[in-house]
Amino acid sequence: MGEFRARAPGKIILAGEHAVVHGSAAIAAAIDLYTQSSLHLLPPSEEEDAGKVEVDLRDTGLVFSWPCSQLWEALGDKLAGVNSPRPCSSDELAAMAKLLEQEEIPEDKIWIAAGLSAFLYLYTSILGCRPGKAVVKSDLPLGAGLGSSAAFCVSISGALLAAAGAVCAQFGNARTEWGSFGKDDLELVNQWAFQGEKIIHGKPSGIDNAVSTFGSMIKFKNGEFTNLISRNPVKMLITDTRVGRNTKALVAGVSERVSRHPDALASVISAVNSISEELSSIVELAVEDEIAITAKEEKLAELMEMNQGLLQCMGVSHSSLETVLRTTLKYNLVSKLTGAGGGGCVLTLIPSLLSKSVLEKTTDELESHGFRCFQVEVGGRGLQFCRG
Ligand SMILES: Nc1ncnc2c1ncn2[C@@H]1O[C@H](COP(=O)(O)OP(=O)(O)OP(=O)(O)O)[C@@H](O)[C@H]1O
Ligand SMILES: C[C@@](O)(CCO)CC(=O)[O-]
Ligand SMILES: [Mg+2]
Repeated sequence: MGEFRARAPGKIILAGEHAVVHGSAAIAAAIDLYTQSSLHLLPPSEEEDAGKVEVDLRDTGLVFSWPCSQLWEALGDKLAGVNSPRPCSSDELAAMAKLLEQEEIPEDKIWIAAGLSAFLYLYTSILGCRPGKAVVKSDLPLGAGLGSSAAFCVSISGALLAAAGAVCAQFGNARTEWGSFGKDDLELVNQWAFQGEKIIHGKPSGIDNAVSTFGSMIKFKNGEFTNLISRNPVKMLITDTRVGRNTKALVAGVSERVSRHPDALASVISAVNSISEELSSIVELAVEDEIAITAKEEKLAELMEMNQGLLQCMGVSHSSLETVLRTTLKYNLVSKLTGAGGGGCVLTLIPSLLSKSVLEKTTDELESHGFRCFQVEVGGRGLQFCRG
C-alpha cells in the first residue's frame, strides 16, 4: 500500500518564549535538524482483533502496538472530522492514559507517554482504527528546547494526512526527493499538530508547530504569524546542557508565577514583547558594510541578553544555563536559553567577524563542562514529504 514519509524541522526561539503563551510576540526560526515519520498502511486483518497499530520510536529504542479492536473500544471511530481538527477531550485523554498504563514504560523513559498519547490521538482521529505501522526518528535532542515535540506532531500529522488522502504533496521536478505541501494543506497539518502539542504541552502558544510546519523565520503573536525575511545570515552556536526538562511543567510554572504576581509579570511580558518587536525589525534590516553588520549584531546580542534577564525573572533559568552564559561571556559572546528553559539548549550569537580560534576555544571550554555544542542553519524549510 506504499509508504508515506514526512519530515519536519526543529526550531530555535530568538526572543519571546514563555511570554508568547501570555500574548507577547516571539521570534522563531526553523533549523536543519528534522524528525521523520514514515507510515505503512496494512491491509485489514481477517483475525478477530482486526490487525494492529504499531509505532516504533527509534530514538527511545521502544516499539508499541495495540490491537485495532482495543483502540476502537477505547477511542471509537471519529473519521468524519479529518478536515476539522478538534481538541482531545478529557475522556479521550483518560482512555489513552488507561491504554498506556498497560505498557510498562520504563521509569526513566516515562516522558514518552505524552508523545504516545499525541500519536494515538492523531492516528485514530485522522485514519480511524485501521491497521498500520509507523516509524519515528529524529536528529533533534528530545526535550531540550529545540521543538522536538512540535516536529514529532507535525511530521506524524503530515504522514497521516497524506495517507488519508486529505493532503497532497507537490514535487517541483521528477528528481526531487522531498516535495512540499500547498498552503491549505500545511494549514490543516498545522492545526492537527497543534492538537498534538496540546496533549504534550498543556497550554502551547502554537509557535513551535507553526514554524515547524511552515519553516523560515516567523514573528508569532496570539496565534497569528508573519514571515520575516532575514537579510543577513544569523549564525548561532547551540549548546545542549543535557539537563533534562519538561516544557509542560515549565509553562505551568510560569503561569503560576503570573497568577501570584500579575502586575509585575504583566510588565515583564510587555518588555519581552518590545524586545521581540525590535528584534524582528533589526533582523529584516538589510545592511552591507562591515561596520553596519557589526552594529546590527551588537543590537541583536543586547536584545538577547535583555530577554535572558527577563526569562530569569520568569523562573525558567537553571544553573547549567548560567554556566553556559558565564563561559561564553568570557569570550565576549552573548547567549540566551531557547525554548522552555530549565536546562536544555542555549543559543549563542556568532558575530560574522568572530575568529575561528575564539569559536573553537569557546566550544572546547563549553564541552569541558560536559555540554554538547553544534551549529545549525537557521530559517530553512518546514514540513516536507517524500515519495514512498
Ligand atoms: N522522536 C521522538 N520520539 C518519541 N517521543 C518524542 C519524540 N520527539 C518528541 N517526543 C515527545 O515530546 C516530548 C518532549 O517535548 P517537550 O515539549 O518537553 O520538549 P521540546 O519540544 O524538545 O522542547 P521545547 O518545547 O522547549 O521546544 C518527549 O517527552 C516525548 O513525549
Ligand atoms: C515555552 C514556549 O513559549 C516555547 C517552547 O518552545 C511554549 C509555547 O510557546 O508553547
Ligand atoms: Mg515542545
